[in-house]
Amino acid sequence: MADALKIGIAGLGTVGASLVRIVQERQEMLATTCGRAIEIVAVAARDRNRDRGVDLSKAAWYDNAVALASEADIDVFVELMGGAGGPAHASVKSALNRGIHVVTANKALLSAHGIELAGIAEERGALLNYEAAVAGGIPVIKALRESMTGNSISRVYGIMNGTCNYILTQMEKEGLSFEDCLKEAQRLGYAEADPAFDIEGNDTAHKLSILTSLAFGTAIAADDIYLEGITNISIEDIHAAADLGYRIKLLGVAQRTESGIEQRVHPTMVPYESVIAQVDGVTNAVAIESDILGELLMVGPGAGGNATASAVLGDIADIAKSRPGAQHVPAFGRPAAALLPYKRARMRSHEGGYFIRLKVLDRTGVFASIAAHMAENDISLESIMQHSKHYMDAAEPKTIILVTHATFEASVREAISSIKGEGYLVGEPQVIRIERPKP
Ligand SMILES: NC(=O)C1=CN([C@@H]2O[C@H](COP(=O)(O)OP(=O)(O)OC[C@H]3O[C@@H](n4cnc5c(N)ncnc54)[C@H](O)[C@@H]3O)[C@@H](O)[C@H]2O)C=CC1
Ligand SMILES: N[C@@H](CC=O)C(=O)O
Ligand code: NA
Repeated sequence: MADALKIGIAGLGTVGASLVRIVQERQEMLATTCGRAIEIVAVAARDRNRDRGVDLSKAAWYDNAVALASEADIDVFVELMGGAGGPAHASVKSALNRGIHVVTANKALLSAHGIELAGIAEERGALLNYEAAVAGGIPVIKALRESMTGNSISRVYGIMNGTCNYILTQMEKEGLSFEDCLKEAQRLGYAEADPAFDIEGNDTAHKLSILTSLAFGTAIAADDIYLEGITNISIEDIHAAADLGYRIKLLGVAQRTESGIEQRVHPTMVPYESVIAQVDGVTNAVAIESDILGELLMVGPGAGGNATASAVLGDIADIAKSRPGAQHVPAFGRPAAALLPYKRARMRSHEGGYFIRLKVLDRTGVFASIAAHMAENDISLESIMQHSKHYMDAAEPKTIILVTHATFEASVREAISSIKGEGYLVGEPQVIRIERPKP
């Protein structure tokens, strides 16, 4: 049997501790499948005395992750600390510069520095593997980077944040508050160290930027993503969506359009009968539409210690099985220098259906005025209805809900701006985009 693969792990939180436990519990199975043992020879974490329920007595302890990456006698550096810059960036860079393979679950890091790191990995003949960084345990990186080579991809989209999907599901099905659902997602180990990254949509944007690069062969363009999180979604929206035959999901969508590539992250209404609408809790789903394969839909655990560690372990096993000196798959599917410039399609030219909820003063002519502003902007309505608990009370604002046929984002913004100018609107309108999967 070949020499053991020596790994050093930086970060022993939810994912790191799960990984150590699994590697230790499955030593024999891993040695047989990989053809060599996998040994954890070094670890770096902040608190040496914390009980993580794993045996770390045989691993060298480093207080500094960068020191581990730059000095330890290891074959693979596993980065599980998190953060786009700081020690995560410095340690990964340092390991790659030494020609040491890297496995990371850190999408924030890759979204910010992925191309730079991929370039170093190529130069130094090292692998940069990151399956866990997008949609947790779902093998979407492998699918795009390897299995779908040769396909021309037109759209990739999905539910990529377990925390948000868990919150939206629990709010709808258990009637719990947003705050309580978020606390539970944190307790279960799904949320980021700063959960604002989850609920504001940044985490989905990080993941989407990686998928866009893999799908379209373009440089990562994380700053060009239209971004809306779920903090603005109320239980009233969830119920109104259900009444209309939709469910609300936080989707990341990247698609080729005539003017460029559209990247957007926002709460989205999806038809109740679609597969994606039925994806609940921490489960993620990623759909890839391409010319040769057609539509591929992958559904599975998107966050949590075990699901994530499973993907990290798969990446480590790939390295254990790789032949020394063999040509490696480039981190983003093609050499970093061959990635194309990203051409952004502007959000104003996005075309799709819209759900619009307006609170209005109960005045004569309001209904007609709203319909007129929609018509002026060439927006064709699928439905318009009034919702109110207070039909008999003229002093109470009324809720009007519109669902449009496919139209342009610019038209919707224009119509809403005109409606705002009429003086009968109460508060801000709620606008939720509708996504209809290919029939
Ligand atoms: N928890 C999940 O479900 C998933 C997490 N990820 C990613 O995996 C990575 C780790 O996530 P979790 O384990 O959930 O986070 P965590 O917060 O539970 O663990 C991170 C650990 O790294 C340690 N750490 C931070 N800075 C350090 C430093 N400079 N030196 C040594 N240790 C340091 C922290 O003390 C903490 O124990 C993150 O990049 C996260 O985005 C990816 C997919 C799913
Ligand atoms: N916080 C993330 C963890 C996995 O990437 C999520 O909730 O999906
Ligand atoms: Na994955």
